[in-house]
Amino acid sequence: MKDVRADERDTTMNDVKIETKGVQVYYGENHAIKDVSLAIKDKTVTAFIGPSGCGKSTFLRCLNRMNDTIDIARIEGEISIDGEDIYDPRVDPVQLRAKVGMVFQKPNPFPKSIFDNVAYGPKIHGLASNKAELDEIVETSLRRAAIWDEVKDRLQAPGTGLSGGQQQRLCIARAVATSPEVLLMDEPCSALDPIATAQVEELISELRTRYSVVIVTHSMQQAARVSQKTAFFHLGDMVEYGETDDIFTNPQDPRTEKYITGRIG
Ligand SMILES: Nc1ncnc2c1ncn2[C@@H]1O[C@H](COP(=O)(O)OP(=O)(O)OP(=O)(O)O)[C@@H](O)[C@H]1O
Repeated sequence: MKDVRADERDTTMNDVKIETKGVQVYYGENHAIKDVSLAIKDKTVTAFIGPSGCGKSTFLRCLNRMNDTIDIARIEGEISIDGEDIYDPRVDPVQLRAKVGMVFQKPNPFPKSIFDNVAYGPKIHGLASNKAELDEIVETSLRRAAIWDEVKDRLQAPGTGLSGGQQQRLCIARAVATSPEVLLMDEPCSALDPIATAQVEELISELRTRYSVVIVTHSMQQAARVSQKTAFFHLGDMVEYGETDDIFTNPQDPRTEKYITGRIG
């Protein structure tokens, strides 16, 4: 019998979406990311794992220039999406962040209605020319984030009134609403209970059919469940990158092995 899970994990034919070459990040004197070159595939979930402080979030934030907002952060090297340099001075970071959406550790809906949380991005980016189009984008985004059925009868209620898991799915709907191509998720389940975590994990697997998804996680079980590719970081180095199954069953570097067997972390 065919191993369906292995089939699902096969990303060999997927295109490269994001390519990084020799990326270095410094916070003042602190060299937080050291010479990281990585090819992240389209329609694939890529997990970043590693001990606390190893640079996972820093590297993730380079992929949509969120580190631009940190005064002492300095970035060297190249990062391209679909072959285009995202650090080119002609690139507008606001437009870039619509294309490369982000979901954070703690759900952070705006203090607005459920509808307006999702409609905000399409409005500022001029993605809808009338109310019917906007309604359509909001509904599609909420459906893609697997929360439509729970909120369709209360779209004018405040987003902050939802449960934690619903809020996180609302934030995913908000990210999806600007038609991104990449979704970055920084420990998206760390504030959620096990049931909400399972729902978001299931959603991540669905999102993969449309987007390149990059997720930072502290949970190796989560990385094993949701991702096809895994990159292991340690003290600012990207030590190992490969198929998730290989990283967890046959790591090549002793540091990876120590981490996944619980001897460092
Ligand atoms: N805004 C910042 N200003 C200064 N230094 C920072 C900043 N953010 C991160 N750092 C430093 O960069 C290094 C990497 O941190 P980062 O948060 O990227 O690691 P991480 O692997 O995501 O950690 P964790 O798993 O604990 O979230 C650490 O030494 C950290 O102290």
